Amino acid sequence: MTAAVLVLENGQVFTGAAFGATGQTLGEAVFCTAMTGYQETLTDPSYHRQIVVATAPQIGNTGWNDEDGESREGATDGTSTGGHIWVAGYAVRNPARRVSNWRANRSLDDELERQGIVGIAGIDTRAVTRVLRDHGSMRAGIFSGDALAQGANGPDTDALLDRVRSQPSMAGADLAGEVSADDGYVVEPVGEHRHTVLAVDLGIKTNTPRMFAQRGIRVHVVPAGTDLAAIDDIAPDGVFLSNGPGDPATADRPVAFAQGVLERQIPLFGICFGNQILGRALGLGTYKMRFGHRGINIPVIDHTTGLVSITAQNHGFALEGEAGAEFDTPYGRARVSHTCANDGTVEGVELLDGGAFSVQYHPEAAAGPHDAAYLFDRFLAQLDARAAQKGRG
Ligand SMILES: NC(=O)CC[C@H](N)C(=O)O
Repeated sequence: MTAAVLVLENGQVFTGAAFGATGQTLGEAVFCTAMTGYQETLTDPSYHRQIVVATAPQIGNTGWNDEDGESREGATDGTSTGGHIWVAGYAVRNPARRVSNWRANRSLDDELERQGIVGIAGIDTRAVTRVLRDHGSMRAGIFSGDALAQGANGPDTDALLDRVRSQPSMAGADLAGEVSADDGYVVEPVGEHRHTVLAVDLGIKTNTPRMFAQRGIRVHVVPAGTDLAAIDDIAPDGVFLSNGPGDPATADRPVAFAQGVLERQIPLFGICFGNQILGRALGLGTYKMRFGHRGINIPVIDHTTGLVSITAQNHGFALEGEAGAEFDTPYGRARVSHTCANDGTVEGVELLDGGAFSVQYHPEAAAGPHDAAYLFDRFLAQLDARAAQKGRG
């Protein structure tokens, strides 16, 4: 067993065993309460630069398969499928000793190692979570092997703490460009082609274009820095703003893009980072949450219907606003359409005329509950309505 430590910015140190690759990794420590779906979590580009701490005590039971990755690239050696792992590090309590799933073709430990992802096992992740819950998500590092500098009396934690504190904070981090595809690509519709959507890849998850494609939508995925000229080139029927890592306060360029889309009255839909961008485009501010929402059973109230959906979430920032609050924007009247039933956080915004809407959670549900899948149908209905208005469809 190779020793490993998780060092938190506040000086707390948790000692366990190396898991996955050995070495050093730095990132923001965040906790995730999902009990399943670790492959989707680890490959979600929104987790870029974050060390994920799993509250579920046993992780790895279903191994690693070729299908469930949420990012397009494989491992850097080009041989892997199942998605590029974006998390900076992974902290678990009790890794499954044996993989048990018919789709698995390797273990989680092996895949972490193959992709060079430094992890730690054998620590009390619920104790870590209580620290993060009380003091907020914070900068952290995992160190093992040569990176675990040995002083006279064991690891030199002061030196490790210096490294942890030398990294930039997640507040103010502009990361979408680091995870976005370099070149655009097209995902073809399943069955008859009904509409074309331009999707801005700020860290898009694989399942999202798939959900559009299943509804007869051709998706032109374009890189994060794309400007409005793409609208003239592709002439999409609708625009989608994806999820993505980093601080939405830095996303001035996507916000200006969204405002251009709103001016052109093209139907607009956004998820997570995309919700923060639409909210900013409509004039709302954003803030960093204490510890965020990461899990797959977070209740959200829809203020149009009063219905509650159980949702998958992964965000550390949020829009400012109150449940149901209406406000004027240059694009028409808007409102806070959804809030979190646990703590009142804004979970969705919309233009009252239905032309643009977005949610902070993940209707693509990978992994997670399917309660919110109807939002893709709502966007499709918006595209149908706009096509009918234009005299076709
Ligand atoms: N999943 C996401 O799109 C996350 C959005 C943003 N980076 C946040 O942490 O709030």
